[in-house]
Amino acid sequence: MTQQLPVAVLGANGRMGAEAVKAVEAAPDMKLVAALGRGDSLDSLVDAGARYVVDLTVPESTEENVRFAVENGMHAVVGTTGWDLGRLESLETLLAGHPEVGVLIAPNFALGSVLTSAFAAKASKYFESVEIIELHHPDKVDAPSGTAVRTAQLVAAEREAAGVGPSPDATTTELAGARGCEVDGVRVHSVRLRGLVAHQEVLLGGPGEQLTLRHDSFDRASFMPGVLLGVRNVAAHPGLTVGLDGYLDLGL
Ligand SMILES: NC(=O)C1=CN([C@@H]2O[C@H](COP(=O)(O)OP(=O)(O)OC[C@H]3O[C@@H](n4cnc5c(N)ncnc54)[C@H](OP(=O)(O)O)[C@@H]3O)[C@@H](O)[C@H]2O)C=CC1
Ligand SMILES: O=C(O)C1=N[C@H](C(=O)O)C[C@H](O)C1
Repeated sequence: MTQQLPVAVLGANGRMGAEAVKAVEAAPDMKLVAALGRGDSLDSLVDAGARYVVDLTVPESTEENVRFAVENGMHAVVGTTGWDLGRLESLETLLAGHPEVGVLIAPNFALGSVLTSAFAAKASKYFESVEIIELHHPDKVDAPSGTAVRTAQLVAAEREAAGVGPSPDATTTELAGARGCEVDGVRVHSVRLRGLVAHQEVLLGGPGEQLTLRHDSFDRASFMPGVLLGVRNVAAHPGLTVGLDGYLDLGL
């Protein structure tokens, strides 16, 4: 048997981290060498011989964790939200000095969600209007979701390339927040509801018709094949990759 990949999970006591610990332990080609929670020293990653770091922490912690991994030659697979343009640019600068290291920032590890975002982007240039609704469990600390931000960015880029203008909207008066927030000109609405896990709808409207693309993660198990796929592929993709679609052949 080929050597097992030595993997560390950060945020191991969290909802996603606990699931990732189980997934890595169950993967025959991986060995869980560290499982860190808040307050644990990152130096223990070096002592444990980690070569792959899975970060599922919180937006305040993730940048420091990933910088530590890169500076120590470890590949990083990151599901944590909060990677805005400034953080991504600074990570790319760091990676330029560590050309052998790969980092995957994956706003969503669920294949169906990745496909939803890709399909929505492709479809969006054919419709006058597009808005996004993301729906999550009420323990989520960030809004809008990283997935919705990514979807909006992909939609906006596709529409701009096709010369499609903004979605029409005659609103002149509103209560604050009634029209959601705007990401690259695309409206995003956030719902927080007990019982939900992670869900997204992209609404595309044209004269007399609507196309709705919806994805539901009913269980965090939905994210684990993507986490493992990320670990297995990150070393072969040095530098920064944003989105699991960077490792897939979607052919879109
Ligand atoms: N890409 C994807 O597919 C998915 C991404 N996510 C994202 O992943 C992140 C985690 O989500 P979730 O598991 O629900 O959140 P949780 O709050 O359940 O878990 C986060 C965990 O990270 C811990 N933590 C905080 N800082 C550190 C640190 N420096 N080192 C180690 N552990 C730390 C927290 O500890 P404490 O409790 O003490 O603060 C907590 O246990 C979020 O940003 C979420 O949006 C979630 C689902 C899917
Ligand atoms: O916090 C969550 O739960 C999730 N976070 C990610 C996001 O913000 O998009 C991924 C998924 O939606 C679940």
